[in-house]
Amino acid sequence: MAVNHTDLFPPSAMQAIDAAAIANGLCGRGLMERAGAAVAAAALRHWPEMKRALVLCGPGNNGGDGHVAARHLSAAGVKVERFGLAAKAGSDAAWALGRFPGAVADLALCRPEAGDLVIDALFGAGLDRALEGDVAVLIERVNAAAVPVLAVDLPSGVSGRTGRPTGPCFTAERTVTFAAQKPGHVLLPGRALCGAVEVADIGFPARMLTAPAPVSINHPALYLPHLRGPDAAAHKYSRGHLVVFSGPLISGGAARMAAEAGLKAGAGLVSLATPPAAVMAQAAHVTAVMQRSIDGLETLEGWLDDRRLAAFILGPGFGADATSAARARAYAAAVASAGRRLVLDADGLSAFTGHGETLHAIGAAIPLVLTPHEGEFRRLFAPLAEDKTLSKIERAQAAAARGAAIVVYKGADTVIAAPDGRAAVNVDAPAWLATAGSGDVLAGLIGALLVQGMPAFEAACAGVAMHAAAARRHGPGLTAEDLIAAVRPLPLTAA
Ligand SMILES: NC(=O)C1=CN([C@@H]2O[C@H](COP(=O)(O)OP(=O)(O)OC[C@H]3O[C@@H](n4cnc5c(N)ncnc54)[C@H](O)[C@@H]3O)[C@@H](O)[C@H]2O)[C@H](O)CC1
Ligand SMILES: [K+]
Repeated sequence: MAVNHTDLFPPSAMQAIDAAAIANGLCGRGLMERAGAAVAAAALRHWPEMKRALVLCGPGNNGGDGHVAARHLSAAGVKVERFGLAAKAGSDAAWALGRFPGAVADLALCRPEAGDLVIDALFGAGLDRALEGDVAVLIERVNAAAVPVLAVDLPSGVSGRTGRPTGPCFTAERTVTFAAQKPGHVLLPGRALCGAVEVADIGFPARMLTAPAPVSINHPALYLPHLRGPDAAAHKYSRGHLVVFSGPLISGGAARMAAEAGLKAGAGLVSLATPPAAVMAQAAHVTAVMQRSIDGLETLEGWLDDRRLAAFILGPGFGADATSAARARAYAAAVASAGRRLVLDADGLSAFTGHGETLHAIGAAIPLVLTPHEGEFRRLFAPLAEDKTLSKIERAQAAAARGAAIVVYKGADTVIAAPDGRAAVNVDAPAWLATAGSGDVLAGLIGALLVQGMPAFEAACAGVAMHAAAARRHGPGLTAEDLIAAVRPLPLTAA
């Protein structure tokens, strides 16, 4: 018996596991029995004072879980009323109803009142279109009544694959799902619509709970095995030299924040590569961060002969005008020709709008990390961003393949994806991390991990985790400067 705490299973994969388990002799009704019992236990644990449980049961197995939960709650002395849609004759749901015969009223008759708990067992993994008619009306009524909703598997109306509502949907206070989380539990807005998610063990053996694709929550086992901490004989060069390209006089702060974050995250040395006109301004600010005046491509190429320069960050405050964009592309190409690692962020990403092939060529040549937020992703990967059928994970995976790069698709549900299909969703970033300069800090953290020799996907996952941990450690009211001060090197201690 097991729960998979880290991998994400799309509903289709979960249904396949369900079918395989039954084909291997596991009893489908036993799975349903344990699922329903887990729902009832959660209801009793979290709403011990409920006056009534209104259990809404759909026509499929999600509804079957609801009938089992209703039976257990009734046996525990809770006043239970069921509303729903008829289960197909001979189905497991019909069997579950048969074990607890009694009235199942029409959905249109359901009138939630204060003190009620609504258990939403209408649709789960089988949801395949927008909810309408009586169900849609009831959802409106329940949401307006502001009574708590406990969702079975997923709030009805939310896609388990994308986390997006297909139409009207419940907003749950809690969700009990089974065996493992689905992408819809962690991608927004699904994560918010699910409320607190509990994963119940319903009896699958661990060997059956292997994910069909390497898609998971962003968790330390993804990147800690790739961490090479400084050994006793370490010196600053062996810990890696990170370079951050500075923008012009007016916007040098962004690069500085990336540089300072890089130093804090364990890069041995960090240098700003600064245009001559901005050198004095930067010099007035930086102390441990070093500087190199770079007046153009030729100077950069000369400096690249220094093999100790391990990774570069290009984009924070770099400049978005056509001249700066052309310079960004030329500098990125030079870094790629020299075989170094590169993080493209902000203006460094926008510079490649309409230059997808060049970007792909750079990604094919070197370890490349792209860190777009929603707007930058739209500009860089226009047709993908518009494809409403894809989940954020699928969009990030497709973008990674197109750019031959690691894509960090930022947001409150940041997705990190690799061209080979690996993907991780970060689930623990606090809302106050959304502050000016936060992205510059993230680029610095990833750059620092790249210079320390971590492979690009793992460096991106670890950087995103360090970023969120620093924000949690500081708490609300965070500025980007505070965020840098709160960064701790890996392995992360409790935030
Ligand atoms: N392995 C597990 O995790 C287990 C999960 N269980 C529960 O089973 C459901 C999935 O059951 P399934 O029968 O496949 O799907 P649903 O109950 O969600 O619904 C299927 C049913 O609904 C119709 N339908 C779909 N969308 C709509 C719509 N918008 N409007 C109207 N009707 C719709 C569809 O055609 C089908 O007829 C999973 O979520 C768990 O709760 C097991 O109990 C234990 C093992
Ligand atoms: K549901």
